[in-house]
Amino acid sequence: MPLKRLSVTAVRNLHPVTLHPSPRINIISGANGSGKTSLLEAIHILGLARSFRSTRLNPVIQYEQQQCTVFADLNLHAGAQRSMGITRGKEADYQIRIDGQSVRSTAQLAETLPLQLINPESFRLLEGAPKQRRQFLDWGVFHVEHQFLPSWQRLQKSLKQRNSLLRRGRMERSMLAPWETELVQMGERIDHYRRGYIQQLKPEFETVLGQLITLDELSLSYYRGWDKERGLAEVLDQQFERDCQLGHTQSGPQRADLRLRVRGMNAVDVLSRGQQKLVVCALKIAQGHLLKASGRQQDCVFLVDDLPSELDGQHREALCRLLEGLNCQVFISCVEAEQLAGSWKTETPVSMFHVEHGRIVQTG
Ligand SMILES: Nc1ncnc2c1ncn2[C@@H]1O[C@H](COP(=O)(O)OP(=O)(O)OP(=O)(O)O)[C@@H](O)[C@H]1O
Repeated sequence: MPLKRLSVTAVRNLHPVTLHPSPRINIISGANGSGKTSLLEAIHILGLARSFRSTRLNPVIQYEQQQCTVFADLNLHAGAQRSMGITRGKEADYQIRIDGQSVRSTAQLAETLPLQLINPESFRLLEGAPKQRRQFLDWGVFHVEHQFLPSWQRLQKSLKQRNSLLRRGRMERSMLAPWETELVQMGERIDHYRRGYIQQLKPEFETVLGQLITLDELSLSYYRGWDKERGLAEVLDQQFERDCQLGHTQSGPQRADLRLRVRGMNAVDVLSRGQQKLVVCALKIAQGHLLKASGRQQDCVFLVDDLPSELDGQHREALCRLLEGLNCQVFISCVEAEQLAGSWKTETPVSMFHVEHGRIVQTG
């Protein structure tokens, strides 16, 4: 679902701008510190109400300004259109509008504009904590399975209640029962959704990765967060005493993970940084393909910050071919436009933008 028109006001150093991006490939070039990443950040804020650079949004709001705004018109499949916008103030206040209506939930932004970010920090997907890989996995499940979000919210609530009772110390086991029933029901359901998604993701990932790099020994597997031989109710029962001592629930879908291994070893301990980057790109591109195949009205928009870094010419070309093959809208930043200019088929619509001291100009 491409952005047809994008307006950005008071985001970092960017001058107020309205762009008409290509529905396919958009190259954003400019010197260091010119504002390329800020443009990608603005799109990220539109889709998720948060930045990918800082946990707080205040640093994103332009100095001397009280709020920033990002607004876009979107083209859906079959000629339908949508509009969405977010204004975020310094007091952490925000207003979100979708199709002219005020909206309270940021999940609706995410649903309207599915985004995939590939940037130098994406490495953390392999080397970071399981939470990041769970978020990656749940991004996919959220976008293809409508019931995922309410189930996940119910799971979080029951988990929070169980943990807070566990922290209280001595109690009747029966006090936990209602929350455990809910936790087990939602936990098994979420595991079911995640497993179904992984079954689709695995072959897609292998196909995409094969087009980027040969890593025969790489395997992707899913750990659901508790023993695969036993039901969650049984595991909670058996771990009750220990959970009481720790004051939290040790096992469950909140412990799920994706495991990437090479010859049985952690991929992050074996692969080079460039190889890790390609693996992460393959995972994200595979998710883009699955979203497309799911028949949802929205396709994914890809934000690729600093694509050329750490990739040699051959792998850069291969990655560009895959991004092009997605048939999605892609925004790619790079210092020199020439680094990516020749990477596209002549029939692919490519728009070039150049950023200089926060001013964005379309150059082709
Ligand atoms: N709140 C703010 N208000 C105004 N300017 C800001 C604000 N926050 C950061 N800046 C400036 O905005 C610019 C943001 O640059 P950005 O990170 O988008 O650059 P870039 O083109 O991606 O650079 P690089 O190639 O080095 O990654 C920097 O010059 C930074 O100093």
